[in-house]
Amino acid sequence: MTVYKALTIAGSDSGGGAGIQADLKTFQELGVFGMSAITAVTAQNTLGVQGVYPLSAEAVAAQIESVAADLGADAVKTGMLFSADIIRTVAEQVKKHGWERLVVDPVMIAKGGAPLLQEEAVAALKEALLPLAFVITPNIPEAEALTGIAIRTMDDRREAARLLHRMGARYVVIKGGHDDEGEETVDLLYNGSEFSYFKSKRIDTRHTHGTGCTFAAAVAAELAKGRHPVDAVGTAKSFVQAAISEPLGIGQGHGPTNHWAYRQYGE
Ligand SMILES: Nc1ncnc2c1ncn2[C@@H]1O[C@H](COP(=O)(O)OP(=O)(O)O)[C@@H](O)[C@H]1O
Ligand SMILES: Cc1ncc(COP(=O)(O)OP(=O)(O)O)c(N)n1
Repeated sequence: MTVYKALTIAGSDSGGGAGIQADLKTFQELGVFGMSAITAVTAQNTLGVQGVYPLSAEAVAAQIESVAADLGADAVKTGMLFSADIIRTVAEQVKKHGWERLVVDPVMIAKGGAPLLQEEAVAALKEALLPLAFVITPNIPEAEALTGIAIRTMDDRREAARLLHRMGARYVVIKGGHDDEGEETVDLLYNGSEFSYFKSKRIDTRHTHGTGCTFAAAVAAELAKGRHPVDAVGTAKSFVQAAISEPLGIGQGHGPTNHWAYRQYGE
């Protein structure tokens, strides 16, 4: 039996809806062995982020080294990286281990508004990590912060995707969850020459905590199996749609998505 392996380098969400916890659940659901390097511990629940406790860059590097030295990874995903120091360390590690199937989810701010990336770290993200990304998966505010383009229309999104590709990402996905116009959510994918659009019915719910992490983790899981990025994004969109469609109804605020819905109910 071939065992496909994916490594997530991200923050811990004590509430279990986002971060490392969402990534590992998604890997497992998609039949991929999940491994983790934790960058920061957050005290978090469906009501918000109550505390952020970053690890040292050295502790992050040590976790990645341990995984690389023994298990290896078929794909790697980054989420909350918090500081420029951690970003540079992760970039060095990715280069050192020759990891090409890298999904960069440029996590900046949690839905409730808590900062998960220091402002001065955005430059490091652009310089050190973005050029190593096989797939980058910003939401609209993150694409705006990375490119400086104000995104109001699909044309703006295409312009931002072209710029992110020129900055070094091989495949650019700009997710559409924050564009609340219309009946559909549309995720845009750019491969450097063509655009593809992944659409699904917009679900009217506040239970979307962790959708971005779940989406990027599903892309990484599919890449770990050797799938083409276009197919990986298609599966990720279906996985997230199922996860939002069958809410668990737990917590008092923005509840988590249902990570087992795709397996249980399909698309
Ligand atoms: N209300 C919704 N209904 C259906 N899909 C959604 C909804 N909100 C977000 N999504 C999907 O969830 C994924 C994450 O989107 P987005 O909200 O833009 O990112 P983030 O969680 O990083 O802010 C995307 O695939 C997007 O299309
Ligand atoms: C530890 C941690 N990492 C990432 C996030 C952001 O996750 P995301 O999927 O973008 O979901 P929301 O926070 O926007 O609901 C997080 N909250 N915590």
